[in-house]
Order: sequence, then C-alpha cells, then structure tokens
Amino acid sequence: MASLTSKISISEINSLSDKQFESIFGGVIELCKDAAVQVKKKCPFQSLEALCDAFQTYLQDLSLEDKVVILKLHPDLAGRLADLGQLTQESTEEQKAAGLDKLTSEQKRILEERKNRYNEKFDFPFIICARENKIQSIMEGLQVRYENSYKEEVAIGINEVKKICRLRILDIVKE
Ligand SMILES: NC(=O)N[C@H]1NC(=O)NC1=O
Repeated sequence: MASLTSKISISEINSLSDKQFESIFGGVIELCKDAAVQVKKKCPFQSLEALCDAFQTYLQDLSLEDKVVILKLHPDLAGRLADLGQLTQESTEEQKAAGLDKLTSEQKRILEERKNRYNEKFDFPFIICARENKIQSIMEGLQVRYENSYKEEVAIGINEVKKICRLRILDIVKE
C-alpha cells in the first residue's frame, strides 16, 4: 500500500525536518496537509501509537464545522474521480481493497442511488474505512447510517477518517 519502498522507524520520524514530515504525513488524512503541520509540533513521539494518537486528537479537537470540512475532502466511493482515475494513490488502493473497482452495473446503480440520497440529506459524502469493509457492508452502512442525525453522522464519519488515517500511518511507519 505505501508509496515508500521501506517503512521508517519512530526515531527516524523524530529527526525529520518540518518539510520532510509534512511531505511524508501530508496525506494520512485525505488532502489535509494542515494535520501534518499541527501534529509535527507534538514531535518527538514516544511510539507509533503516540503518533497515531496525535493525528486522532487533531481530528477530535476540530469544531463541528471543521470536521465537516474534513469529510468533504474525501472522494466519493466508486464515484466520478474513481471513474476518471483521479483518486489519490491511497484512495485508489483502499477502494480497490473493498472491491469497489469491480462493481456490477446493478451494484453501481444501487450504490449511486444510496450515495445520492445520503449526500442530499447530509451535504457531505458518505465516509467509510474501505479497507475494513466490502461492497456488502458498504451498501448496508449507507442504508443504516442514512437514518442517523447530522451530528451522529459527523461523529461516525470522523471516526472512519481516524481508521483510514491509522491504516495509512501503519503503511509508512515500522511497528
Ligand atoms: N468516501 C470514502 O469513504 N472514501 C474513502 N474511504 C476510504 O477508505 N478511502 C477513501 O477514499
């Protein structure tokens, strides 16, 4: 999954410059370089878990409005960007892992319908950690989570972003 050929250790991370840190961790939250800028200020990290915690705290401490901004930075599942081959490398591989590149036309139609309905209700995309799911659970999630309140869905969406972020960090850092 990682674009790096080999993983780096926590002590190597602790000796990175701001620029290096931002370039390595700038994508662990989709298109949100600010997370890496803010988390770098917490350096040094005692462990991989401490590094993951710092990103999770960054997400948790955001206002409701800023959490929504983060959700909106995420691409649609099997959406237009995927069709155009314009997802980030991370998202491309995650969506593939869930089998979203192999939808039948019927599955694509149902997914499209449920995503649109979700988007119309919440005005942000449905976010789920694709690597921890398959087509079936994504379809079911869309159905079940549609019933939630706005606040509940922001919280659940951010929780999924935390899972995505943690897995992306594990692709970069030696355990
Ligand atoms: N919309 C959405 O959930 N997008 C994503 N999920 C994930 O694991 N990678 C993504 O790009």
